[in-house]
Amino acid sequence: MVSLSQVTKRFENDHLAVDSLSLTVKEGETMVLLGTSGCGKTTTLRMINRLIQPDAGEIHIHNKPISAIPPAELRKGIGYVMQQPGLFPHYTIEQNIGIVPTLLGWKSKDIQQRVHTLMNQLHLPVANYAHKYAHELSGGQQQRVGLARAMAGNPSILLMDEPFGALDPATRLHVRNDFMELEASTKKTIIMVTHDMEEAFCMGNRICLMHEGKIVQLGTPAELLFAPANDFVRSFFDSHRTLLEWQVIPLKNIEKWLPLQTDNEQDNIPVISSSDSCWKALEWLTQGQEKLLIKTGNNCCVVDKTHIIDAIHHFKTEYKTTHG
Ligand SMILES: Nc1ncnc2c1ncn2[C@@H]1O[C@H](COP(=O)(O)OP(=O)(O)OP(=O)(O)O)[C@@H](O)[C@H]1O
Repeated sequence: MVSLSQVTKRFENDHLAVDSLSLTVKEGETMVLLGTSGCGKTTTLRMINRLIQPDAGEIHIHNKPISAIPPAELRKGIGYVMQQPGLFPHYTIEQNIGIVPTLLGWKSKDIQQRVHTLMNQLHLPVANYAHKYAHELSGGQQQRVGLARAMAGNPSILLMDEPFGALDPATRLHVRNDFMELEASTKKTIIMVTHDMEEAFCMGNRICLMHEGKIVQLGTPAELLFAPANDFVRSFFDSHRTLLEWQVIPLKNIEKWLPLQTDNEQDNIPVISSSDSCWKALEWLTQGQEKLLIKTGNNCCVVDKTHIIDAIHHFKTEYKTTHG
């Protein structure tokens, strides 16, 4: 668990970068810091591993104040991933990934095993990459090494600052998906900064939307979209609203407004799971597929585009009534 209590940072130029910020990130949770440029996201992240010293307030990790932990000690237990992985050019890939376990004094056999496991999980085959150097790798491969390096010491906390921001869209999606698959089995506590709303909504259990050093709203993606705290929050997501709404709602949440039937045998209609998002269903239904079969326990429903869009409308109305 990471908690910030009234943390404030004012830089020498008297600029108030972070203004009395309080938040708690639960064990195993991914918290995304999102917001306007210069709102204090990176400063917040850097205060958590003592790269920047707050002027006021306190940060606790696992209920211990970080001011009581020497920075070098603290950082051994926190993985840090940046937009540019900053690999050591004269170290091989294997040595780069093994840096933290080495500092932690692991046995060389254990370091090698850990490094090789991570390389394979992040699709960097050991035989091809272990002895290469950073300049011999693509940007996406270097970022995979950066992710492996951050996870190598098995930290319970990961801080990620625009970790996929330097990659082209296709590579970004691949690296992100591979990271999410790997992370799902380890369930680390993650605090991540991103400018990408789709990424924030896809990865964040909760999102902390910031402006001018303060939290404007902290909540689940659905809360921010369907129960915005104010006009700032509402308009912040407007440019991507439809995409985000469709991604955030799983089909099972709109089931009660869909035409249910008990006959499960519907030939030639592709099946989609009720845990998939409305976005996934609508992607199919706007690309030539007329109908889809959604399996829901013992029942099923055959739906077209209009069914889904109408049901989303009902869901939003009900959400506003119950959470508004
Ligand atoms: N070392 C510094 N000295 C002076 N001002 C700083 C320093 N670092 C950051 N700032 C200022 O503090 C504010 C917050 O910076 P920060 O990098 O935390 O914002 P951010 O939300 O991460 O921004 P972006 O999304 O643009 O990366 C900005 O106005 C920035 O100019």
